[in-house]
Amino acid sequence: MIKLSHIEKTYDSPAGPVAALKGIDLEIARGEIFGIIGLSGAGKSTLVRCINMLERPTAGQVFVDGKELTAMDAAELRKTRKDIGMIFQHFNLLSSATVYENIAFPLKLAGMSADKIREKVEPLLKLVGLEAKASQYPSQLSGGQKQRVGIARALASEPKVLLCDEATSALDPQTTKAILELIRAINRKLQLTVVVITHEMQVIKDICDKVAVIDQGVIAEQGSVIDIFTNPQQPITKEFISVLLSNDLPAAFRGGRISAEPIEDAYLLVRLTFIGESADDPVLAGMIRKFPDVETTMLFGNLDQIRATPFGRMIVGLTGPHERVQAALEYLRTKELKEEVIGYVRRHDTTAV
Ligand SMILES: Nc1ncnc2c1ncn2[C@@H]1O[C@H](COP(=O)(O)OP(=O)(O)OP(=O)(O)O)[C@@H](O)[C@H]1O
Repeated sequence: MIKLSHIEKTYDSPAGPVAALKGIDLEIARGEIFGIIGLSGAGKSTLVRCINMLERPTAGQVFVDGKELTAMDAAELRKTRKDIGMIFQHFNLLSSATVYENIAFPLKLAGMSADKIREKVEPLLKLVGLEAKASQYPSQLSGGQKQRVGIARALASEPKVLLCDEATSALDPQTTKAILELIRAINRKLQLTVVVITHEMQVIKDICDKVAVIDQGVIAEQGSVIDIFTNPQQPITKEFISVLLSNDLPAAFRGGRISAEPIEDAYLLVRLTFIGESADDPVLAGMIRKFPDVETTMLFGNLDQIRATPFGRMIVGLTGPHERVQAALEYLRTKELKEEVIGYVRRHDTTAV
């Protein structure tokens, strides 16, 4: 549905040229919710604005629904932009217009009759749950309600693509969840392709099917959300994820020297990731039964879900005779899980002995 081919964008600034995008290639399938995550200044807003050509790329091609936007003149672009709705962090509503008038605005601009507008706006008010607020003004609404108006307005011209530029960044966590649920429901109901720009991994986890990590104007990594969460490759991706998954070691192990080589009285710390079916598999119980001479301590654990796929993260500490600990590790390696050896660490309270 969306294809970006070698997109570059360089801004001129008094201090010289700023290369915001340095060759972006992306493909987003119809009906997908695709997240683009990056730190401040990474190029997210520039990228999303290149998709609807609010910003013209310096080089490269943009295709939406098979049409090349980068080859269009202004009139063609205006027509094609109706296929691309957009919602913003600060909602961008008309403060002197009611909820109804805000949603009707793009239809009025397009010259639609009042009756036809009513036919379109009423179901949209219902879709976003604002039937009772139709005649209120934005200043009388909460942030979440304002964004609902933004969503309804974006949907008024029946777009095929919805671009969300930090659409929940100004909202509290509970309202964020409700808005993300609404976006996902609309995505399913209307088979809408959704692009979500965010700096929060939680947003990606909550609604996206796929994600691209953008760093200094290039795509550092991309893939399905479950793959990126359970098997991140790039340091920047690991950093985003570590904000969500408490990767920190328990206090008794934190700050201690981590050794790649076995050290006396140390625990071998292993991070385990269980994906899908294996999240329910009693692998650890099996290992404990098979290696009773290896002491197994669970140091951290959580069970989560991305879309329909359950996944669990765990840190275990293994201690005992070296060969037996290695054998237990080998046993884990034969199982359907991802294991990552952190290293040998002494508990703080045992170092003094
Ligand atoms: N109009 C402009 N003129 C000059 N430089 C710009 C312009 N817009 C953006 N930039 C620069 O381009 C780079 C990417 O900016 P962009 O706004 O796309 O990043 P972002 O990832 O959306 O950041 P944020 O999350 O802070 O909005 C930054 O270095 C920014 O300073």
